[in-house]
Amino acid sequence: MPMALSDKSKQTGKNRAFRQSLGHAWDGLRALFRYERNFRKHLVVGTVAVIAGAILRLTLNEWLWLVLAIFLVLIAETLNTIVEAVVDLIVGETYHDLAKRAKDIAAGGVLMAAIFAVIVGALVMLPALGRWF
Ligand SMILES: Nc1ncnc2c1ncn2[C@@H]1O[C@H](COP(=O)(O)OP(=O)(O)OP(=O)(O)O)[C@@H](O)[C@H]1O
Repeated sequence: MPMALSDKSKQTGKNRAFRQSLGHAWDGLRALFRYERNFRKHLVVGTVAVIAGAILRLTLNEWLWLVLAIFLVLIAETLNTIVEAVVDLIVGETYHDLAKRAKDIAAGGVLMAAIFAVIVGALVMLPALGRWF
């Protein structure tokens, strides 16, 4: 799976400036958005939750839980993508039991974060809906 957005930079050494580090981090976010369908899906669900939260006028405490849940899922998906890329880099198309274990565990991490997000979503949105009606 291609991860680099362009070949304009073939840097392999350390970043010399904070601005340079930030640029590469931004490239990483763009790559996530461009190549990872699941990341885009989580982003859409997170955006819908934020819009619903604004409509339902969540309290500060409710916002904190909701934002934590959204970022946890996005970060878990990011780690899953890293594991997939590194495993593919090492084994390529070859089947390997350890490759399967690493990828399945990474996917399990995303599932745990998603379950947490569903629980938080229910605990936050249901009382907020109750206040709305
Ligand atoms: N090299 C490999 N050796 C053994 N099993 C593998 C290998 N590559 C992938 N698999 C198995 O296939 C599953 C899917 O692979 P992979 O994660 O690369 O696909 P994907 O469609 O990009 O997944 P996701 O939907 O999580 O982004 C893995 O969870 C793992 O069980």
